[in-house]
Amino acid sequence: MPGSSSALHPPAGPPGGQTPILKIEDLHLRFGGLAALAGVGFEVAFGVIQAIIGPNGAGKTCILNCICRFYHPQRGRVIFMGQDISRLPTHAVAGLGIARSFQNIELFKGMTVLDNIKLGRHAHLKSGFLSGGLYLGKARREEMAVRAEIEEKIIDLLEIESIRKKVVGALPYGLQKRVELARALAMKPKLLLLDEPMAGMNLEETEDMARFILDINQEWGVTVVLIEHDMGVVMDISDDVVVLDFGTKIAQGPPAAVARNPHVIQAYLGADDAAHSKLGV
Ligand SMILES: Nc1ncnc2c1ncn2[C@@H]1O[C@H](COP(=O)(O)OP(=O)(O)OP(=O)(O)O)[C@@H](O)[C@H]1O
Repeated sequence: MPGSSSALHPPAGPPGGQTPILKIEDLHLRFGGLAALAGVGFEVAFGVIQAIIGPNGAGKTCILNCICRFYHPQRGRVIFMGQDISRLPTHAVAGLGIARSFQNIELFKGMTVLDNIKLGRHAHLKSGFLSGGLYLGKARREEMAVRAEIEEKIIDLLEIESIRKKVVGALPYGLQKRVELARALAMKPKLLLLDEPMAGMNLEETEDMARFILDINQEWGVTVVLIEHDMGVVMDISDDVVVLDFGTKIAQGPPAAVARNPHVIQAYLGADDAAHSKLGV
């Protein structure tokens, strides 16, 4: 929906100048003797799909957890739209417009698709939970507007109209992942953090998910940070790739350049034929 001025469609560009939407500065995160992050730093430009790749245990999810403030790094900063968010509580980070999905689905399995999506939207309602729960005045109008927004935009975009009243736990895995994405979108994010959104999906589900991520990015102007092991997807849809290994950044650049980088081939997959074919080089 290019050109729409809906609140669901934040501007793709920065508020002024070339400030990146996200700056990760010198993050250090230790668990006992293990250095999960050992001085990671990179920038994410407004409006891009930024991939983060690397072998198992490289520190990818730890970075998302530091951004969302689930983890508290011993050193370093996270700057979002020019603001240092390194000391904010988790809910305040969400309120600024950072939403995420998880490696393992984190939905309310006994609730319907629509109710799960609405829970994401509550972070942005101006009226409190109590009045909202009683459906009074302004709260009710807001709730109705929210419903219309959700139904017309998110459900439509993610093609989940036919399952909106279904209980989430009864849905196939691929659809649950889609609902999780819908709930994250309901927060009206400026920045969407996706942790392996294609994990466990078949080819068709993977292609659908890739298309949805592209639509969210290109039509709605949402900047996306994507952790993904499926190299085909990473090469196809990302604008820029950060490569981690042992908690440090070993490369960053356009997908094709990163895929040819000998350090990446060596460190990420091992310098064998399988690595070359997996990276498409
Ligand atoms: N809460 C924790 N307590 C202890 N160690 C942790 C914790 N969270 C992460 N780690 C460790 O930090 C390292 C980096 O973990 P992380 O989950 O960021 O890796 P990853 O790159 O996302 O890996 P994968 O691709 O397997 O998901 C791993 O060795 C992991 O075991």
